[in-house]
Amino acid sequence: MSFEDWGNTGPSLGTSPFIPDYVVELWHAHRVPIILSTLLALGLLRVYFHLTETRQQPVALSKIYAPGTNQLNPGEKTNENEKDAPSSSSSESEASQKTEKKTTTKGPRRIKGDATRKTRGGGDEPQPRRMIQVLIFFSSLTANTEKVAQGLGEALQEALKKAGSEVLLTPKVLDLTEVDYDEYFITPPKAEEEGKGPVDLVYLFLLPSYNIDSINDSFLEHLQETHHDFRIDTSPLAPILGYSVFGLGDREGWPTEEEGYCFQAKELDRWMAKLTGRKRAYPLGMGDWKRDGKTRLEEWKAGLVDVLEVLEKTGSLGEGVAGSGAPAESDDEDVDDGDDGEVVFDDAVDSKKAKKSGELGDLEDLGRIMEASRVDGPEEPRRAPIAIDFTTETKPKTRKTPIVTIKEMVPVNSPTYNSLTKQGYSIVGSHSGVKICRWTKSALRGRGSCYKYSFYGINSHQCMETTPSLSCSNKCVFCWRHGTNPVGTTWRWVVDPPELIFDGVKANHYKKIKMMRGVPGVRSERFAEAMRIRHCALSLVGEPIFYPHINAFLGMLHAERISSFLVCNAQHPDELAALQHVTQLYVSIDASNRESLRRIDRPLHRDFWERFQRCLEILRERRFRQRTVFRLTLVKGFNVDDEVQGYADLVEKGLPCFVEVKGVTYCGTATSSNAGLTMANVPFYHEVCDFVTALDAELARRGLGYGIAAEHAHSCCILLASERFKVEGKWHTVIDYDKFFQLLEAKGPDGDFAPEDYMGPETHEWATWGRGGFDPRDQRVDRKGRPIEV
Ligand SMILES: Cc1cc2nc3c(=O)[nH]c(=O)nc-3n(C[C@H](O)[C@H](O)[C@H](O)COP(=O)(O)O)c2cc1C
Ligand code: SF4
Repeated sequence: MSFEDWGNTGPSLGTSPFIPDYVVELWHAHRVPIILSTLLALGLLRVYFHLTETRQQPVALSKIYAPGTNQLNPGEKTNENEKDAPSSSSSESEASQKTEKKTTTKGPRRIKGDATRKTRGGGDEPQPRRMIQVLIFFSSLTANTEKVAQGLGEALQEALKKAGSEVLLTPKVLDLTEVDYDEYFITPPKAEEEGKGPVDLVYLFLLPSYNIDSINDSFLEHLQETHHDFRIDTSPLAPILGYSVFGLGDREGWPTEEEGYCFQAKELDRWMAKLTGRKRAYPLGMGDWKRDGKTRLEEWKAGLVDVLEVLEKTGSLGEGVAGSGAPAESDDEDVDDGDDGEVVFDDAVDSKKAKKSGELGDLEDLGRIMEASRVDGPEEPRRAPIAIDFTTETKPKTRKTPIVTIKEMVPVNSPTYNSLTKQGYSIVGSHSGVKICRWTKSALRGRGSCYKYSFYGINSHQCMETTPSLSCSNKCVFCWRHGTNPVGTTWRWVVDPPELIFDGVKANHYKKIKMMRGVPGVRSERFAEAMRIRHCALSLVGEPIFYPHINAFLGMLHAERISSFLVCNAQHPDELAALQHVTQLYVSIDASNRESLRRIDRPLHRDFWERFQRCLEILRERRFRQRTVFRLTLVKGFNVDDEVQGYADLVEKGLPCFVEVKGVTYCGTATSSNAGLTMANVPFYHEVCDFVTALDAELARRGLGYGIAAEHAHSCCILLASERFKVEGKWHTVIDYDKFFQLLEAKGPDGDFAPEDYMGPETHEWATWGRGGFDPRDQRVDRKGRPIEV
C-alpha cells in the first residue's frame, strides 16, 4: 500500500482542524528532505552527548554494577567498591570507565587470581591461624603417672620448640582430681589466648588402671553419663581437634588385656571416641612402667608429635581420621575386603557386562580406550617413563613398518584406573599398584596376622603388598580382579623407572597406614612399628616378573632390608631364569594337568603348559639357591578331585622347599557369571586337611622327604615342607631375615648361598600341625569384631 492510497482511505491530514492547509501542502512537497535532515540532526546530537555527558550509575543495581566488579568477579573488590560507592560522580565515572574496559573483553570468560584458601568460617577471607592448646589430663594414686605426665608436658614442649612451632601453646598438665568435669567433659571450654584469638584444644590422657575404687571410676562414669544424657548431644566434645590415651598398668598382676591390663585406659579411649565423634588423634598406647612402659611411651609421644605437626599445618587430623573429612573415617575393618594377596574369588565380572560398563578384560579393549581416555596430566607429576618397545616379534617385511606408539598400561582416569582406585588400590606410575591388605589392618588391631606370620615370621603390620605390573598373562577363574586387570602376553607398555615405583609404593603404603590411626583398637606399638616396612609381598594382582626392571626393584627393597616374597604364575620362564635372589620365590600351581590348568587359569599363551613345565624345571635347578614354594589353591570341582597324584608328580618335578596348600576364599555373594563358581567351590578346612594328608602320604610313598610342618586354620592354609627344613626332628620354617640380608650384602644378588643358610629358629609350637596356628598374642574375632575362642 502506497502513501497515496493510505491518504485516500484513512483520515486525511488536511481534514485536521488544528493544522493549517499550507503546512500540509508544505509537508507533502518536502517531506523526504525534512525526514532525512531530522534524522541527521538526531544522530549528531547522540554523538555529542556520548562524548560530553557524565554518565549516572543505575542506582537500583549499584551492587551489581559497582565499579571494579561484576557478576563474574565478586569478592574483595566488591567490598572495596562498596566503600567507594558514595564518592563523587567523577570518580565513579573513572571507575566505571575502568570497569567498562574490563568487561568489554571479547572471548570466553576468564576468572583470574589465586585459589582461595578455605577457612574455618567457610568465607573467602584468609583467617588468622588459630592457636592450639594441648591439655594433658592424668590421674595417679601412687604418684607414678603424675611424674610421667609432667615429663610428657616438658618433652612435648621441647619437641615443638625444636620444630619451630608458632601455633602450639605450652602444654598444660591437669590432675583429674582437680578439674571440674563439667568444665572440660560436657562441652570443651571456650579458650582464648590474649591477643591471639580463639584456641583449639587437644586432649591427652595418661591413665593408670585400678581394679579398686579410684578417681578413675567417677571420671569414667561421668563420661558415660554425658554420652547417655538425652539433653546433651552424643558427641559434645567433637569441637576439640583430637584426643589420645596412654594407659599405665602392671603386667605382673594383670598379664593380658583380657585379665585387666590397662582396662581403664581402654575404657577411656572408647568413651572419648564416642564423645568426640571418633577424633582419635593417635592410637591408644599402653605400657608397664616397670617393663616396657618407657619405650611404649616414647613411641606414643613420637607419634603424637607427628600428629601435632600435621594439626599445626592443616588444622585437622589428616586423612582417615574423623573430622578430617577424608573418606576412610569409617571403621571398615570388619568388612572383609578379601584382598590379602591370597587367592580369592568374587563374582567375576561378566565380560559382556564389563564391556558395557566400561570395565576391561582385554588388552584390545584397553588399547582402544587408553588413547581416548588420556588426560592432560596426571594428578602427580610422573617422571619420564623409559620407553621400551617389547613388541619386536614381527618379522622384517619389505613394506614400511608403521610407527608404534607405546601406551601406558593403566592411564590416569582410564576405566581400569578408576576401577582399581575404587577398590582401594593406589596406582603408582602407569603400571604398578599398592594396597594395604586386610591382614595388615587386622594385625594393627591385634586381631591376628596372616598365615605367613605363623609359617615364616612375617609381621603382617609391617608388610607391604604391591606389584610392579598390574598386567598378567592369565585370566584365572578365581582372580577376583578379573574384570579390571589388563592382560597381555608380552610387555607392550611404557616402562616406569624402578625408583619411581619404589618411592611411590612406599609413600602410598605409609599414607594408608596413617589412615588407620583413628580406627578403634589399633595398637600404638604396632602402629609405630608399621611405619617401618619390613616385608614386601609381590603378589597383589598381575605378574611381578613381567616388569622388565624387576631385579633393580628387588635391589631397592633389599637395600632397605625389606624382605621379598615374590609370586609368579609359571608363565614366564625366561624372566624366571633371570631373576636374582628373593627371600622366598613362589610359583602358583593352580592345577595338576594341562586340561585342568587351561580351565582354571585360562592362560593367554598357547604354549602355557610347556611354559609351566619349564618354570618347574627352573625351580628345581634353583632349589639350592632360592627358597622355592609351590602355592596350591584348592577350588572344589576344579582342581581337587583325583588330582593328588598329579600334584605329587609336579612336586617330584620341581622339588620345592615348601608346598603351601590353601582353600580358595570366597568373598562375593552371587555366583560367578562366567566361571560358575559358588560357595560350593570353597573347600571346608577339613577337606583341605584331607587333601594335604593324602598328598603327604603320596609324597612319602615316593620317598621325596616332605612332611606337614605347620597350619593356619584361620585362613584355611597348611604348609608341607621339605625335610631340609627339619632339624633334630623339629621344623624350622621361620626365616632369619637378618641373616638373609647379611648373605645378600656379602655375596650379592646372584651370590651363592642356599635357603638353609638363612633358616630361622624352630617353628612356633602353636603353629605346628594340629595346633591351629593362630598367633596367641592376638585376639581372634568374628566378622562383627566379637571375640571368639580359638
Ligand atoms: C591396688 C592396685 C590395683 C591395680 N589394678 C590394676 C589393674 O587392674 N590393671 C592394671 O593393668 N594395673 C593395675 N595396677 C597397676 C597400676 O595401674 C600401675 O602400677 C600404675 O603405674 C600406677 O600408677 P600411679 O602410680 O600413677 O597410680 C594396680 C595397682 C594397684 C596398687
Ligand atoms: S603376606 Fe603381607 S600382603 Fe600377604 S596376606 Fe600377609 S600381610 Fe597381607
